[in-house]
Amino acid sequence: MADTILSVRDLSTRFFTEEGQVNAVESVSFDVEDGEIFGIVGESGSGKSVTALSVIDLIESPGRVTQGEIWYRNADLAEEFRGSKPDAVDGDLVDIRRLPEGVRRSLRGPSFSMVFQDPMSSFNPSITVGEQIAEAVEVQRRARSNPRSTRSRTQGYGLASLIRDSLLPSKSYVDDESMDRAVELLDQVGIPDPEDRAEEYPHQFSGGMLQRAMIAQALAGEPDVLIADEPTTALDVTIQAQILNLLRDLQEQEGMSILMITHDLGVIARMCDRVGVMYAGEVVERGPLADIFENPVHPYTQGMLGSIPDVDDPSGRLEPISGNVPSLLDSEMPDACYFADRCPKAMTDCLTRIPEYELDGRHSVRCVLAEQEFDPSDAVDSVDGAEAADPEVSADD
Ligand SMILES: Nc1ncnc2c1ncn2[C@@H]1O[C@H](COP(=O)(O)OP(=O)(O)OP(=O)(O)O)[C@@H](O)[C@H]1O
Ligand code: NI
Repeated sequence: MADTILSVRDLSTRFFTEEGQVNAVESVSFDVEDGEIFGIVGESGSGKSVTALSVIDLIESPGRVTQGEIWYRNADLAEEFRGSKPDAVDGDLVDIRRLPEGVRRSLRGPSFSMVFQDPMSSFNPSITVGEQIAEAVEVQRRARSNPRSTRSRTQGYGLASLIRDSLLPSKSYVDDESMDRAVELLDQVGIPDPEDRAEEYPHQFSGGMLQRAMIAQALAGEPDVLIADEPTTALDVTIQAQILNLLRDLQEQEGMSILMITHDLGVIARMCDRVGVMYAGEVVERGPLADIFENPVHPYTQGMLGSIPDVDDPSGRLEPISGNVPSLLDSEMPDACYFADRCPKAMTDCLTRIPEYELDGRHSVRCVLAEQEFDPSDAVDSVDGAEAADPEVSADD
């Protein structure tokens, strides 16, 4: 079994707004294994992007990660902090939330990197694409040889709105070696004539080509985990497929892991090894792709899957399930299952907060149905019978 590169435990992120406290991410747990693509899927506003930004430590005021652990496997960091921060180290894993801010920041690039939906906003319009990628290469190289002197420059590296703030004036200062590496990266992401394209400006690139360039920039630090937040949503269908294939090829070549965030079940079906389904800030079900698609237990997952006729259709979008999208304002959140008022199977047991039930160590569900279907006393009988709901449950349908 593959090792875990990232293990998120009980992560909560809130926004303290004038309207009140927004519980955007609530006690979320999931693991990303070496070399896998882990998908997070859910409808708009379910907390997917906030989860990703929390992992990469980019939540800004009025938001804050309020709880949880983010264990990252890195033997060097573990060694460095084993003595001074024993609570933050467990074997080769470090809880990055407990590391000093400068260290957390220095992980952006060589440990975690991110690709967004909108490549145009990630590039400075007045600097050539090649130079911007070379800059990322250079920052990473310096960070590697002397972490402390370059921390401030790595801040905001490669990250949409933040990158503009950290960019230096639009004159060339990158060295030839970095530029060569940038051209190599452009080639690696399938940009034809990379040497010429490197000298062009972002507006000279098509959306798909610019998305490739953003991926090249994200690869500059050779990250362990690439976080891709709706990387193809803004692109037309043919280009979407090309970018997804590229991501998968790169994942295999580089042996990196990908955290894929999308509301598109077609993308999940096509790309992911395992998946977490988010609803109202919680992961309501997670497990291997086949378990989730063929044996979903949570009625939200079932409804979501029922809403697309063909999971092989890459254009399959999440259809809204009837009922209201829940408010995430703390004062309006019920002391009950957040899905209960939209759930076709709701019952009295749902009027309490629901824990995560582990079904078989791989598949977990935040739903009381899981408890009933997987009662330990008859677990053996019901393992392959998740469809065969408890009679009392079906009577409530
Ligand atoms: N800066 C902010 N201030 C207040 N609330 C925020 C802020 N950023 C996000 N939220 C809230 O957090 C919740 C989750 O947002 P998030 O962007 O993670 O959703 P998402 O699942 O990525 O949706 P989408 O598919 O639309 O991108 C939303 O209800 C949103 O209103
Ligand atoms: Ni999002």
